[in-house]
Amino acid sequence: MAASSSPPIMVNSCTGKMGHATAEAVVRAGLQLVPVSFTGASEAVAVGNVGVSGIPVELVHPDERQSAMQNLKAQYPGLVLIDFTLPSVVNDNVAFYARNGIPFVVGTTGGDREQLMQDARAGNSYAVIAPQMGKQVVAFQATLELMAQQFPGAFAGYKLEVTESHQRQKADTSGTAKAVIASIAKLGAPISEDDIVKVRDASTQTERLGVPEEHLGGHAFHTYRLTSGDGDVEFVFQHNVCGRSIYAEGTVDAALFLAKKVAEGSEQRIFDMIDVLKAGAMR
Ligand SMILES: NC(=O)C1=CN([C@@H]2O[C@H](COP(=O)(O)OP(=O)(O)OC[C@H]3O[C@@H](n4cnc5c(N)ncnc54)[C@H](O)[C@@H]3O)[C@@H](O)[C@H]2O)C=CC1
Ligand SMILES: O=C(O)C1=N[C@H](C(=O)O)C[C@H](O)C1
Repeated sequence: MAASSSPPIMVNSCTGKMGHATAEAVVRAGLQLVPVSFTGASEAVAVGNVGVSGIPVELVHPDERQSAMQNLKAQYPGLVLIDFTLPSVVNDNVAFYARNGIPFVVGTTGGDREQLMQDARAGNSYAVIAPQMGKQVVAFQATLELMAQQFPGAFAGYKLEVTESHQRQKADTSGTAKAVIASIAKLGAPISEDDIVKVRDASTQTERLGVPEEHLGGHAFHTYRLTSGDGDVEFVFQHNVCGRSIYAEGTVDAALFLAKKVAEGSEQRIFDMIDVLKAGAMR
């Protein structure tokens, strides 16, 4: 497989909030942004192309992506794909990337995650798949996971309450919160994903959670509260992010990391962001 330490990067979909922010980060990093983006059917028809930092990016309808992919493979050796789309299409996209044998980074959350991992592995693809790309949040996740490995059951008997707040349009429950509760379960305080409280209304966000008005359209506030059985001890872990640059920058790091793994012919092919962080590959 062709590979490069400075790979051409294609972002699907540049019409979305994260896709656009990531494409801008690719350009900011001085990397080659492929001026083509797979997008949803309605945007492809209605919009045609979208500007990213002055670069016109052609939008490709889902029905036309296979023929477009043939051309892209020939035109951009060492290509790395990035997916920030929707929970409803992420499984189909991953199966498509894997079938085409192109390394890919998936930041999209939701969908059938078991199936997604199965498809990625079956294609023998190189991929970074993670619900959270922000360096410091990934470090927090890694720390919790280490704590769980070192001190399993340390929070046995504690009650866990989790609240996540995001922009109104976010359909699914936070993928990050789902990953974090899996580590906390190993520490002895399990809850179900259905117990995660999702906040999407603006008044609760601004008045109760302190989300700045200007970030109602793009924020991710997470609080994990652990309380002892007798109520005497409380631990609160919180990460509150406004905007999207933290994820966009981390995603570029993931793409560069992946290109390096391809170039090395790494035996391990599927990675998460903790692997990227541990490799010292996050700026
Ligand atoms: N891993 C991370 O660090 C982060 C993950 N996310 C996740 O990224 C995803 C996208 O979030 P946003 O950009 O806010 O959503 P968005 O709604 O702004 O964008 C979604 C885009 O997907 C496109 N799309 C729909 N069908 C498609 C198809 N078949 N092929 C290609 N593109 C298609 C739409 O046209 C739209 O442009 C969500 O799952 C979100 O949870 C968001 C922020 C950080
Ligand atoms: O949709 C978002 O915005 C975010 N999605 C990711 C998630 O579901 O965990 C990461 C972050 O919370 C922002």
